[in-house]
Amino acid sequence: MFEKLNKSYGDHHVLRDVSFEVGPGRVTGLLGPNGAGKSTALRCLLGLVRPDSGTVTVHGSVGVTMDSLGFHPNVTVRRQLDIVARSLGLSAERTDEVLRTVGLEGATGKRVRSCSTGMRQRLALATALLPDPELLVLDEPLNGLDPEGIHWMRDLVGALAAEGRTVLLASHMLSEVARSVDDVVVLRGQVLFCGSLRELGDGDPERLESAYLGLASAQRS
Ligand SMILES: Nc1ncnc2c1ncn2[C@@H]1O[C@H](COP(=O)(O)OP(=O)(O)OP(=O)(O)O)[C@@H](O)[C@H]1O
Repeated sequence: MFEKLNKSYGDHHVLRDVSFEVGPGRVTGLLGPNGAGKSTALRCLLGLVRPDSGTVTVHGSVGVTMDSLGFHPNVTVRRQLDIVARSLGLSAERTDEVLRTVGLEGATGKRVRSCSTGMRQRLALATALLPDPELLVLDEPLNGLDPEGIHWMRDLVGALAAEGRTVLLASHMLSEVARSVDDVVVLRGQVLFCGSLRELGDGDPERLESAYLGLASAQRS
């Protein structure tokens, strides 16, 4: 899917020959410290940034949650979704469906500005789910969620993958997403690891975080 992607901003080479593939029915974690190039890679995937070289191939429709794709603070949850649904040529019933999927059916009249972080994460996911996408791209989906919200998001992401969707989830914290992902891509400018979560840390769950941190910091020296 990502093939030999290169991207520089001035003389800062942000992505170097980045190649990896994400598969249907699986949750893949795109992991790396701040500034590793995760958002840049996702932006290339979404066509928001043009790579200097390399390609990203996507089969089917894409749903995305990203911080920068902000909501209008003064509209209600329902209206926000209706606006996006209409722009995609979807019916109001589809808005009802995604509201139920993310558990926001009781908050439809709430204005976005008064939504909690957790509600915003749910709203972002609902927006991403509107077109019933085959590929779901989630940028830091657990940010700001309380333990209950993290648990809920994990279950939902797993269920969406079990339906045969491809889920690509970017995070800088392996410990946060370790229980949500099947596969892991560790990025720090270049791909440092690509494989199943089980393979990271030689299959020892206790070693996951140290293996990840070791990879990420080794690149610095
Ligand atoms: N439009 C831009 N112009 C110049 N530099 C940029 C631009 N976008 C990103 N960068 C730089 O590219 C590098 C990678 O940024 P990117 O946002 O892709 O990292 P990230 O892994 O998503 O980090 P974070 O976890 O902090 O969001 C950073 O050094 C950033 O400052």
